[in-house]
Amino acid sequence: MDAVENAVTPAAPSTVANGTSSAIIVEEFEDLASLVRDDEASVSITVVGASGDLAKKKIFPALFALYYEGCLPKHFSIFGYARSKMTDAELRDMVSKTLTCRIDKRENCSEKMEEFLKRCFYHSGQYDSEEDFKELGKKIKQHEGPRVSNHLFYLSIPPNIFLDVVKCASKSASSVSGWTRVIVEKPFGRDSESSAALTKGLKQYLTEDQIFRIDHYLGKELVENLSVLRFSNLVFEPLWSRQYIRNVQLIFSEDFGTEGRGGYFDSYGIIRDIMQNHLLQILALFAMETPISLEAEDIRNEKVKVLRSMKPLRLEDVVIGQYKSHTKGGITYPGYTEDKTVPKGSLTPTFAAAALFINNARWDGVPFLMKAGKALHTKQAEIRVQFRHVPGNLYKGSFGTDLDRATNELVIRVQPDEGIYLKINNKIPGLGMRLDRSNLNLHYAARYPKEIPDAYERLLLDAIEGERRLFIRSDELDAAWELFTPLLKELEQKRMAPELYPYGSRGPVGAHYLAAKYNVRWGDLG
Ligand SMILES: NC(=O)C1=CN([C@@H]2O[C@H](COP(=O)(O)OP(=O)(O)OC[C@H]3O[C@@H](n4cnc5c(N)ncnc54)[C@H](OP(=O)(O)O)[C@@H]3O)[C@@H](O)[C@H]2O)C=CC1
Ligand SMILES: O=C1O[C@H](COP(=O)(O)O)[C@@H](O)[C@H](O)[C@H]1O
Repeated sequence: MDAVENAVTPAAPSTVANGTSSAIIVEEFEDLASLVRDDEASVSITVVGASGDLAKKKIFPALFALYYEGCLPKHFSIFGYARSKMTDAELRDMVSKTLTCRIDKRENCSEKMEEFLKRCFYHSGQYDSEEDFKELGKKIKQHEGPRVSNHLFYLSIPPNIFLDVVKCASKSASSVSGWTRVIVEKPFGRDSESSAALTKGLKQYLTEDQIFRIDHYLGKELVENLSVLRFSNLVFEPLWSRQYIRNVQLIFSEDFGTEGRGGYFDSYGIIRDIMQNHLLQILALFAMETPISLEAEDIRNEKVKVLRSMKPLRLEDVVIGQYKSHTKGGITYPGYTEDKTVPKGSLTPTFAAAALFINNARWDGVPFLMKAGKALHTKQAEIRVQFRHVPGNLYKGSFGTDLDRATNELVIRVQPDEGIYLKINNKIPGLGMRLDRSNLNLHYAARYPKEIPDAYERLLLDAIEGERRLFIRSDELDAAWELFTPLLKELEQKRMAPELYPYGSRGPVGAHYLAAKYNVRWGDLG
């Protein structure tokens, strides 16, 4: 598909099959090759599903932020594509409502917004219509100019229509002079079989190198920082094992419900929506062996090894929940099944907690506790590392039997209010000898006043630049689904009823019993 690589090394002069003089062929190649040498290649970014939630909430704002920061190629154009009818002006108006400027804006932001919006266009079409995509391809071409043109398609649509779009886009709107790449959103199928079928289907039209499976948590600042924290600080790497760590907790919570996204969410549930991808990716990055280098394949090789050394989740190590209506402060919050986009009587879990184990020398026996939920008491994502007690602790008299008070805990707050803090014991200043708990604290907002880029900015830029480190490789995906598919099938076959929890609460009580089964107390409950 990448015509450019072929064009740059023109065939040796000879008479080609159709009798055309090879001199002409070489001349055409040289023209094209000269284009390649022009580092002003253009890129067109097509957001498929442009009328949807993710496009409005994340993708267009991230593209604007990249433009505002001067990170997009000089020659770029953005196209929205969906079934909804919209004019260019209506798309620009819709997008303008989602854009914000950096708090450290260096120049008049509204001018930059106007410039950006002028480069946004819309084409309405069906997702399975080659003709509609051909028309889109013509529109893209109108804005490319006489240069190498690269095409990026972002599939911001429900997974069940990925293949239709990839087939039509690759056949009717691919670049003929540059690369064509497709960003595919999680959850990449529903289980091992459908994920493998999806990858097989995509590869009818694309090579692996053209597929960018996005998990935007990999673009989060504190997730990217994980390997820096561990591998560039001597104080951490020696402790990163079962010898010193008694458990690791990966926690995701939101203080809102599905809010009209039931059409997607009810078919997937919280385990597919959050745990099998975001939290598992964090676990893999956290637990992996030291990669040979920071190159994409070396890192992804180590992540796959960790995933493959894990046992599939067992039903007895999982708790599921679903939020129910709750009235607080005179406000009644709806239950999950009261969302009009959710089928009545749905058993889809909006909460899950699970204990996972890594069968290797570094982590044997250490529980990795995950929990993820919607409509809880707070919105946060964090990693908690609870260390073992100090053997023969001279100060154990100061802590009593409270293991959590006697031990250190490293907390990586992915969001909100990014930060890293380490709970330590220290002497209270004064003439006595009294101990206290304090935090060694890296608070990003205090340390770095500059606004942190959104994960989607990082990932969109990497896809344009062809940097694959933060994208999911197909074997990683296969290993992730292998861990969760047996459990997901068992939950659905047995029609397991989720434990109901009040909207805005700390989730099902069952999650505490699961943690206690492994002598763990969730660190996020104060
Ligand atoms: N929203 C979020 O926060 C996140 C979403 N994702 C993923 O991103 C993708 C898009 O998510 P999101 O934007 O929330 O999805 P939406 O439900 O908003 O759908 C996006 C667009 O796709 C079209 N569409 C929706 N349902 C169907 C259908 N059944 N058949 C055909 N077209 C349909 C609609 O456009 P039209 O009718 O105009 O054609 C809609 O505007 C999904 O794969 C999701 O898993 C990933 C991370 C976060
Ligand atoms: O992938 C998803 O992520 C969002 C949460 O993303 P965040 O960056 O805001 O933490 C979640 O709301 C959504 O259900 C899920 O599909």
